[in-house]
Amino acid sequence: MTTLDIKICGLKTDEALAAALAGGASHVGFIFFAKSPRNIAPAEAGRLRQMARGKAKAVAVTVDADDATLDAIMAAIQPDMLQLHGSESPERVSAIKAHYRVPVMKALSVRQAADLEAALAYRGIADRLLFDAKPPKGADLPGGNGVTFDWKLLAGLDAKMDYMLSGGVNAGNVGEAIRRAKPAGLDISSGVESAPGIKDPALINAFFRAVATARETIAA
Ligand SMILES: O=C(O)c1ccccc1N[C@@H]1O[C@H](COP(=O)(O)O)[C@@H](O)[C@H]1O
Repeated sequence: MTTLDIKICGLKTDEALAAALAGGASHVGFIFFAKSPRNIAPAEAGRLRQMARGKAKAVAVTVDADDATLDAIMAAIQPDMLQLHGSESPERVSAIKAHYRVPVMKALSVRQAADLEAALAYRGIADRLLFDAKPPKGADLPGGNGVTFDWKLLAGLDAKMDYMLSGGVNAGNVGEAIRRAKPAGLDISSGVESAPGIKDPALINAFFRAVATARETIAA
């Protein structure tokens, strides 16, 4: 069986982080975006990050952050990866990577096949892509909206880069997500919450059980 990375994103509490680590998360994500119900102060993320050290990669999620913001985040949590979830250009991604010397995952939002063309511009620049659903009209957040896109769009993709899938993935649809999108990893936030920004350890546990079942079924 090939490996499948699982990132549980938008963590804010010890209990949720402990559930993500117990389930076997490969990545844990911290959101630095003021409008998000998952926003976390850099110092608090730094404390949680220490709990995860050696167990899962810590990912700092930013949205069109300026240099001063990135400096503060990098100093506080020393993430293993930066997730750029705004409209960062290939040049900006390249400059951030060169300056901070940390792997970068570039998020791209998808509604239709043409949206995937943007991926080509990041080849050889971003370390990984993250395909997320386009936010619904009027949404305040560029991600974390709990909405899916048509995963069949990814079936024929030859991005020549590995990618994670996010957007509305949960215990009920994770099998279909793996089968259709064939991602190197899954990135989940809303699907393991009882309310926006409130992670539920029981839903996190259920999600990992659903992933295991789906993978066994697919491998059989
Ligand atoms: O979750 C947020 O609040 C958020 C804010 C700003 C940028 C990205 C954000 N989340 C990312 O969205 C997906 C999770 O989506 P879903 O909730 O599972 O539908 C994941 O990549 C998060 O990093």
